[in-house]
Amino acid sequence: MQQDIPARQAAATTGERPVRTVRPRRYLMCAPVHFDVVYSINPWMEPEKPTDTELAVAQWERLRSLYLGLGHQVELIDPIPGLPDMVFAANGATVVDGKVLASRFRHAQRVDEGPAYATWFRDRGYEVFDGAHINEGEGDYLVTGDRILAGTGFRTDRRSHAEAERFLGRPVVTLDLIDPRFYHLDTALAVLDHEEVMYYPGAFSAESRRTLRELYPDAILATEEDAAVFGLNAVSDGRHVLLPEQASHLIDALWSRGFVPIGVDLSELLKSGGSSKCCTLEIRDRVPGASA
Ligand SMILES: CN(C)C(=N)NCCC[C@H](N)C(=O)O
Repeated sequence: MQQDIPARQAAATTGERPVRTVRPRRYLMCAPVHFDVVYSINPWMEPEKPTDTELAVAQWERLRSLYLGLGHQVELIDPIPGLPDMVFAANGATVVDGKVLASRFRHAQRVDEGPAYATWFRDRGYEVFDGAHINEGEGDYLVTGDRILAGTGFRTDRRSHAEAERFLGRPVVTLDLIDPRFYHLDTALAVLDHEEVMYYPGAFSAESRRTLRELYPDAILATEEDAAVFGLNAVSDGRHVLLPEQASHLIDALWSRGFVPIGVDLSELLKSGGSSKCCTLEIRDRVPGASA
């Protein structure tokens, strides 16, 4: 598969595919120096299986270097001992137009991460809102051009969706997740560009599948195999899409739409049920005089 990539890349630049442009991003990440799987709060986590923290750090460093190499900014939050899942920065908050919706975690093991991320933003002068209901940040809130797609069913409480809509000032579309393997929205759907997404239909209720078909009739549909290797836990900057290298069908589909997929290996973090997107919180600052 690796040898095919230059050929596909050449095809992508000469064919009828849309020209994709990068929008530089600012990300927040947390090094997995305390990473381990010592409890189980999703079907991927098996505490009896060994983990390799050094390898987790090396894989995470590679992801960070890729972002920097693509011209994005990466901020860091200090990892806290005793919070092994803190590497999954996407769960730490939701940031839209410089406003920060603080996360409130469902499981006791992760509860202290919410205030840690909120403090990082408060210390830097951001307006931070503590909602009354459970929400796991960008794990369940995915921001598109005009709206916010919001997952519920396993982690984020649907009552949080109304709070997010009020505080963040964008319409929120509720989507019901039904497969415990895809317990956060960002394991089942990825935003590729303003109004372009890819998703695995089997992760959603019939009604949510209808909603997605209406909103995104041209979406890339993932196979179960792609979803099962966390292919939808992807990060797009509008042109490059970072995703697990095993997601071969999605990689082909992305090339054919003019994107440049970049395969990453985060096998250690997958043992806790996370991949690229989980490690990456986008800081969407207010852009003066522009709609985001
Ligand atoms: C998509 N995102 C942000 C995630 N899926 N995050 C990974 C969380 C993993 C953690 N063990 C948990 O179960 O909460």
